[in-house]
Amino acid sequence: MNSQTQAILATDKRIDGKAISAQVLSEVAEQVSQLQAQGVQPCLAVVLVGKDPASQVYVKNKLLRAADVGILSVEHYLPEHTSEETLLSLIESLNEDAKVQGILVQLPLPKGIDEIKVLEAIKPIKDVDGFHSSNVGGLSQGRSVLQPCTPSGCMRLLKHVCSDMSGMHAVVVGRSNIVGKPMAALLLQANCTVTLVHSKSRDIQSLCQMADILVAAVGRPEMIKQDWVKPGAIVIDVGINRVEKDGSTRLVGDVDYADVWDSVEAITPVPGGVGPMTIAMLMSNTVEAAQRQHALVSMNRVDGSRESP
Ligand SMILES: Nc1nc(=O)c2c([nH]1)NC[C@@H]1CN(c3ccc(C(=O)N[C@@H](CCC(=O)O)C(=O)O)cc3)C=[N+]21
Repeated sequence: MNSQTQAILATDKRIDGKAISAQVLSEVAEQVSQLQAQGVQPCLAVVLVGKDPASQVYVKNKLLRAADVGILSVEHYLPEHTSEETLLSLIESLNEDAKVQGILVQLPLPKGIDEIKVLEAIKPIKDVDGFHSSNVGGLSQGRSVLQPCTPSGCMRLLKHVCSDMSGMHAVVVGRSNIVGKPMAALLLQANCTVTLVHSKSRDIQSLCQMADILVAAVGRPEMIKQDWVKPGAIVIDVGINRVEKDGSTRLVGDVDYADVWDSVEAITPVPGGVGPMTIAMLMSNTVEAAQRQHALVSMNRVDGSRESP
């Protein structure tokens, strides 16, 4: 941990996702320069189907961050009524394109397109979202694979306030494939005792009260209040909820930030917590994908030269 990080921690129990993501992005920029020096230009393909306004904002932010760190991006905007077949053939061509090392299909996809089928079509080594079953399986086995961006961003934030999570009780609220389940897998890998809480769980409040580390990823505005949180807990708020208040829209998490503030040891704000980390980890995954593909190509070259006369 460097002195800048320690300064962030010393001054505040607010875990500053913006500052920590900036640190990740500067590491990524360094790795990009190293790849460029080896003749590799990392490139991320972003596919957006339809005109969902929130998705458009997210995609724009991803492209901006990519440019910041020297990652090239190619955008593919497809109309709302694109057929599954058209989308699959675009993915096929991106799979075959050696200049593209990362493929991201923005979710959710319009109705009528089979999300799983689309995600499974992406080559696992280019799957910078970590959603392909081969990467999901690898994660649960503890193999070194591309990991989903939001959970790996949360782990990075946790490591800033807690270098050793071993034996801690982590409670994850929400069991989605993109956050809750992979988050539980990563916490387990970090030797936490993990409880995965969901809509059918009984007495969610008491389960939350047991948490040394509480991760909220349910999408219910300010659901978690002070009397849900054990004093001294570390709270990671993955929720991003737009709520109307006094005629304007505000962004709030799944945790009532002001209410729990006095009890917690550390907490991520919304905005400025997990959100910026998700994008930073996407850039980190793109570089990792590029490094892996470069290593594979170099290995094949070595093999090839052995076979040539
Ligand atoms: N294939 C795929 N991969 C994704 O990673 C993916 C996706 N689809 N679909 C949508 C969700 C959502 N997501 C966010 C990324 C950054 C912020 C972010 O930077 N949030 C800012 C606030 C931005 C705002 O004002 O809305 C913050 O929390 O500070 C939020 C949400 C990635 N997603």
